[in-house]
Amino acid sequence: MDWSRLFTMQKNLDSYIESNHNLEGKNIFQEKYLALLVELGELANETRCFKFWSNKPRSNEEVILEEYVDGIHFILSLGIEKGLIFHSEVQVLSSKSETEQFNEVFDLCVMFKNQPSQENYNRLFISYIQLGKLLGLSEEDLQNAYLKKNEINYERQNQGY
Ligand SMILES: O=c1ccn([C@H]2C[C@H](O)[C@@H](COP(=O)(O)OP(=O)(O)OP(=O)(O)O)O2)c(=O)[nH]1
Repeated sequence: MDWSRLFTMQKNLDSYIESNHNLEGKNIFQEKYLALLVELGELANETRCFKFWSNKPRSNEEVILEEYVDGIHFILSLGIEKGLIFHSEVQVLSSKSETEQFNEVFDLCVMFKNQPSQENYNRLFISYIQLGKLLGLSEEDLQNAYLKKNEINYERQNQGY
């Protein structure tokens, strides 16, 4: 997986959004952090993995993938804010349940916010990829869905979203 290509695309998109909203030079780490937590919550909601009280089925894979790539955008963007990058590594499959994996990602978000080191960034990134795998998303799915949403994000900016 060529994450460096996605980092470059994210950097360009972030700059475009910032200039469109007159945010150049402003520190928007806190906003992006909260945005990531919200996206994670939205993703968890679509999987319904924690809804032990309900029998309603989860959303289809396309919806889950769309929510998942919004999270990828903000994880890339938070790394860029801190001058960090993630390089592909051999991934270990998680033995956790989906719910446990979501909770691990939330924990690692908090750790990264409080101590934005390269090590904590790698741990967050790997945990999020593991979550994707648990949800049945391949790295190819992720890359293609990212490219699609990246383009939509430009279109939305151009439409005064
Ligand atoms: O600096 C930024 C700000 C936003 N985004 C992207 C990430 C994500 O892909 C999208 C925001 O999520 P979404 O499309 O769900 O936006 P929303 O405003 O929450 O959507 P809705 O109006 O449907 O609730 O914008 C970035 O990449 N960089």
